[in-house]
Amino acid sequence: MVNMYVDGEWKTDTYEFSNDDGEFDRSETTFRNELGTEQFPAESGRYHLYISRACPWAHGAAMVRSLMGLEDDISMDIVDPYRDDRGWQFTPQKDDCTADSISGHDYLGETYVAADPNYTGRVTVPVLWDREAETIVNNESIEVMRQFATAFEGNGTELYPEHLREEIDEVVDDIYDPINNGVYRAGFAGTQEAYENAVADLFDALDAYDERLADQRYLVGDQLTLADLRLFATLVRFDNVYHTHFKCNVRLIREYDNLWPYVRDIYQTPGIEQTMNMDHIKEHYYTTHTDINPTQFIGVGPDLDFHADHDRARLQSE
Ligand SMILES: N[C@@H](CCC(=O)N[C@@H](CS)C(=O)NCC(=O)O)C(=O)O
Repeated sequence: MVNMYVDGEWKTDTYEFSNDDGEFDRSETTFRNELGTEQFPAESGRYHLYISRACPWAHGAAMVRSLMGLEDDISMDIVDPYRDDRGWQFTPQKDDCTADSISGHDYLGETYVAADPNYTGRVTVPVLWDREAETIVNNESIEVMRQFATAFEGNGTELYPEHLREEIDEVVDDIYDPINNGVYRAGFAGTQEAYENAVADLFDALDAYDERLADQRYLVGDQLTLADLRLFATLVRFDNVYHTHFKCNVRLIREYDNLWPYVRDIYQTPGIEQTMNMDHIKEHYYTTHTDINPTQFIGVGPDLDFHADHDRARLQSE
């Protein structure tokens, strides 16, 4: 069962995660407006981002905000990593969690029905809120990432440069199904076959990307881009969570010759580490998905050294 709104009413008994073939189905997000338009001009101080530090999709938006130095332009709140059957919640008493500084809500769901009283859909992060229009601009992570990267100038960091856009989009698309969503397809599969198919796709793609990163520092061009942030968000959670909790256990990322130094390289990029909270990541997955981890015990290991030397600058020509 999943929890979601139907016509503005919160339901806790809606439908299963998987379709008739036992495959995990991720529903489409519904708020798909664009920043930098007449309706939603890119004004400093106008927009607000809601994230969970646990969520890889929201992490992408938080990383773009941080790398571009947009903290003063776009404010941000952080939900409790544990999601109960009322959905994402604000618990400012908990470490690295905040209150809802916009509306003082207890649950993020209230923000969705404030934007649309008849809202039907899940309450997901990230959410980009417009203070002026009092509505949700967008809740689809890749769009929020692209819009931050293009609508705001920030400190000048270019994460989605025009000449690389096509290739970045291709890689983002290519990694979505087998890797970013692939770990969820494995973890929430409803049949053994669907699980095994997801794991096969996942490790085929990881092997291919490990090879691609053998002689280039980043995925596209010679610079860090949105494509790297998408891949990183999944890889950095992998050994601590997906390997065990989602049974993606053919290999660990730290066993890959190139993916593991690549993760450390991005982790050590100025602006990234402050977006990380491994305690939130572990607490969220192991305690929230009680259908796949009924004891809610949080896996202890492994203790990864994200600060170890990565020796990847040699792969960059600039
Ligand atoms: N397609 C969305 C997916 C976001 C998403 O599913 N976020 C998860 C957390 S990792 C969530 O909020 N799930 C709550 C739910 O589905 O009830 C995006 O990329 O922004």
